[in-house]
Amino acid sequence: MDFLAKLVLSVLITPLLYGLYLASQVLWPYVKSIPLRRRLAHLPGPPVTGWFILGNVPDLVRTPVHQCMAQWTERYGKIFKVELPNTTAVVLTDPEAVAQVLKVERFEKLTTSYQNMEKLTAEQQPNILTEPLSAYYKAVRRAVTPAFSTANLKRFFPRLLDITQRAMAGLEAAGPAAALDMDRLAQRLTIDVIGSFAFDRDFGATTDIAQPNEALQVVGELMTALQRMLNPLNRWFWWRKEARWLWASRRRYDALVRRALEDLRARPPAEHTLLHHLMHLTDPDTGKPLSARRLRCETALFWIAGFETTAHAIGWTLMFIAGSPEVEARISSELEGAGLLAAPGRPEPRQLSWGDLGGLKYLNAVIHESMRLMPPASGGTVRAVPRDTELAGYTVAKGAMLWIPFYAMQRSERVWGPDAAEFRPERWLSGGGGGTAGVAAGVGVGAAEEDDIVRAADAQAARGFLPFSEGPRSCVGQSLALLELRTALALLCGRFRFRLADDMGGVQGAVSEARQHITLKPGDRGLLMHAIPRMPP
Ligand code: HEM
Repeated sequence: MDFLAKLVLSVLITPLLYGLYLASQVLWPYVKSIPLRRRLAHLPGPPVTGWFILGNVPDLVRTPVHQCMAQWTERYGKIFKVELPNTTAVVLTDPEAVAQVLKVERFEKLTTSYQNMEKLTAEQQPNILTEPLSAYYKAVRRAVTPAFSTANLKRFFPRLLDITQRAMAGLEAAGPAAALDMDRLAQRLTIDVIGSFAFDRDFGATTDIAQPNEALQVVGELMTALQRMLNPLNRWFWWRKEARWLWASRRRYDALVRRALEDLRARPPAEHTLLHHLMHLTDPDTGKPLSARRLRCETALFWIAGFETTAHAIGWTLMFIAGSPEVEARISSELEGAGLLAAPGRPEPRQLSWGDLGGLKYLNAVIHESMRLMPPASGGTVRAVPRDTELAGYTVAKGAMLWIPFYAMQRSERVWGPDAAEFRPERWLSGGGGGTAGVAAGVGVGAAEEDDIVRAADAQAARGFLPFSEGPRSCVGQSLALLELRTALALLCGRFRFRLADDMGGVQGAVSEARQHITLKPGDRGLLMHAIPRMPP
């Protein structure tokens, strides 16, 4: 056969072989999962209405995933099954059974569910979020924990005040007439917080809030890429425009991380930074400091773990405050009582101090209630069932994928009572009704008094409130996140009144646009609000 004939043949055969490969990628996992599906057949769950191989995916595409899971939780109960192309997922929202899985029996994370995260952030390597409970994982977790200690956060607090005040100066300059996306402003804030907390560097995202910012742009695009990666077409057909964009954004993110690390090698970060702790970690697998590759993977992960999560938590909380004059009035009077409210004709309010944070009980209850209704990690966590296990009255077969969706659990009427969908911060305060008074003890604690936070988390977990998950794989950055939330909201609410832009359709409108895209984020236009200075210039 001459060269031309071979070329023509291979041009014809290659797509055919690739087509067969793709078919096997879909069919083989389905066939392999049939015995497990049979063992889970006794569980209730939504019927499969489309092609059998797609399972319930069409429902999850038609209705935003978080809403779909919440509706199914109400309809099918605290444990039910959802058919997926490669497996049957068992969805669990019963607080007691969830505690059994996460805290008592400590089921391992299902590592396959983090594959995309590893592909896009970690050069196919596991990192602190995706690694099973190995010696390496434990060493990383142990090494970074001191960075989130009370002592370290207290040291960081003045820097956090500076960053927040810089963002507020931008708000003031924009004026009350401008409808600004407050979620985007919060993203600028969290980029600069990570820059300072992790790298000891100023990324300048809050320097001028009207200007584009590279770190903000690149990290934001990476989050979008992670979401697009869920579409298998982008994984299989790499020549598609969207797939090419996805890999380009991954390259841009990689370059950003490399540059930040090179800079740190030239000018080592201060002792209190996250990167200092990572750079001084001995890798138990090699007995040497982390390799450049592992350092990149961990850095890349921390950057995205603390970015949108915290920003959306700030954004959603501001939305609830802006949408409710009563809530806003109670926060104002609490701040006024503490001497932290700006008002015309009065002297400048005093500077917020570390000690103030624990005393702002109502504001802290507002933050809790916002994170209950709009948890940034709405999709929750995914675990592998290691042996046949009794959960919420059903036997769940070994090998099943266990999905614990926080949004659905935290809105469940079964757990929270008939007013579950209402924004009611009082439920977190003693005497606030709703049977949550036991939780109140944990709400008003100091911003980052570690023991109190752990105690509070325990009490809340018993009620099915898990925005940071629980057990050994709970969020290592939660003390920093709570500190950011409390500081930002106390300062913002002390200086401004917030009003949702008219065309947002109120809180209902903004919430209905939310999408679970890795995190629970606002719709494309963000959270448009007017920030009205309390003290006119
Ligand atoms: C409001 C803000 C935040 C929320 C709601 C949140 C939520 C969570 C949740 C639910 C998990 C468990 C994920 C899973 O099981 O797969 C988690 C893990 C993690 N978070 Fe956060 N997080 C926030 C902020 C942060 C911050 C600020 C950082 C650090 C800068 C951070 C770093 C991490 C890391 C490293 C893990 C993995 C921990 C491990 O597996 O040992 N998070 N987070």
